[in-house]
Amino acid sequence: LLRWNEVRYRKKGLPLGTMGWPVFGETTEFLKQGPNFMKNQRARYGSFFKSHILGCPTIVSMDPELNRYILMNEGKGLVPGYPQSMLDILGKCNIAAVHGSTHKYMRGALLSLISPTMIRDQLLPKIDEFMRTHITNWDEKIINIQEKTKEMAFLSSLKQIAGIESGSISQPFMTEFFKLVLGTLSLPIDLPGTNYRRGLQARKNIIGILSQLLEERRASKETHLDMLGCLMRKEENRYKLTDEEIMDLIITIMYSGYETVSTTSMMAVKYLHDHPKVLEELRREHLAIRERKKPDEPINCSDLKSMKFTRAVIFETSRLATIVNGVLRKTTQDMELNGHLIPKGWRIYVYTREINYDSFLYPDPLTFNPWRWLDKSLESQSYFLIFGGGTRQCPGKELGIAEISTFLHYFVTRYRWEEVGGEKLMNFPRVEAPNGLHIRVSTY
Ligand code: HEM
Repeated sequence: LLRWNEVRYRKKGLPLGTMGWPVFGETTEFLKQGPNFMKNQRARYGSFFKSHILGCPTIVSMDPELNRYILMNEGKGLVPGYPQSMLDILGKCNIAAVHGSTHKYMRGALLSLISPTMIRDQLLPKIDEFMRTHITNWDEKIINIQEKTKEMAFLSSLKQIAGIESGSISQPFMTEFFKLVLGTLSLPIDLPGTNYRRGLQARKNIIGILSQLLEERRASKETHLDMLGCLMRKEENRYKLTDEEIMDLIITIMYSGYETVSTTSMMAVKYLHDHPKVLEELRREHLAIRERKKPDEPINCSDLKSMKFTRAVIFETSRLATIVNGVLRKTTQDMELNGHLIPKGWRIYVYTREINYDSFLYPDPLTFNPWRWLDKSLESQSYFLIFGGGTRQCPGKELGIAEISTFLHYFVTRYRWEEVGGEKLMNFPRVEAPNGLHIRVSTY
């Protein structure tokens, strides 16, 4: 019985590896040992091995060349393979659930909302206004920076999407959104009291809020300069999405930019605290921008462009903390990959974590050294997968960087801070501070 998984998934041509226990596979080892589990398996079986994790037979690929190949070849049957709970809760038109021409269309609609022109004319002014107010009155207080960056990521995107300021509907919306996020990361067991059930309910409530917003806007006939406004102006927008598609796209935008932006911001605060020389250099960059401006003048695109060191801090934070461990794909047909036969329906974990600590690409890889990114070629080298690659490369990269940079701008020019200390920080499977990350803030 204990060998059940080995027998069930035995097939000629599969890569080496172990399939673990019946039902659970190697999920416990994977979650408990984290990156070490992956490294041990790689030492035994090479950079392309089989396993059974999170309920699915899975191929783990840690080979940089192969990872690129997988990401570039969705058309050959290597489509996104995110868990069922995520697909159920994010909706059937969400970007990870659609392939081929539908994906192209939905992605096009999204790109039209976050193009460089949109960032310059509509989004950056909203982000700037939001950040200014979000981080006021923090001085002489102890704040939980994890909580604050989470609220920031959500509320800032809500403002860009629907012009909604903090207050009134944003609070209940945020509560529902946090339940939705938890649900997407749970086992799809639809029983009362489970995170999955709560997530599904949260989705229903969010769809309720969004439908009402659509209805109100149609009734009022007012023009709104925000993402929802663009999607609703069908005469001008070449992407004519149905209401269902609009709502799933909105949920996609909120969801994709939430944990990535909030965690990167939190970890940047942590690393800057631990590396005073880096903070000094970063502050210099931002104070120079402030000097060129009137006190209340917002950040514009040319300021953003001039934030070279800030960009480097953001990349170095994403690399060292490994905010994204990898991406998931699944096979839509039996296929040959790297000389092996992979059956239809298997999951492929494109595990990119280890490349972040490759001492050839990043000398002295465990050191927080943003200066390494000032050489632009590092950002464009082909194994740079912090924002994914191929047809699904992150469309929100520049928007995310704009949000984090604006946050850092106001944070380092207004405040100094020290950690309260002694708090646990987990780095796997997600980067998080289970009890929060508290800092004592004072005026700079
Ligand atoms: C520091 C911030 C961010 C990081 C590190 C990041 C990372 C990633 C990665 C690794 C992927 C690839 C997923 C895959 O291949 O399956 C991705 C895709 C995506 N990201 Fe981001 N992201 C960030 C910010 C954002 C923001 C702000 C948005 C908001 C618009 C966004 C929207 C998306 C979307 C919609 C996709 C799916 C694209 C597709 O399937 O075609 N991301 N992101």
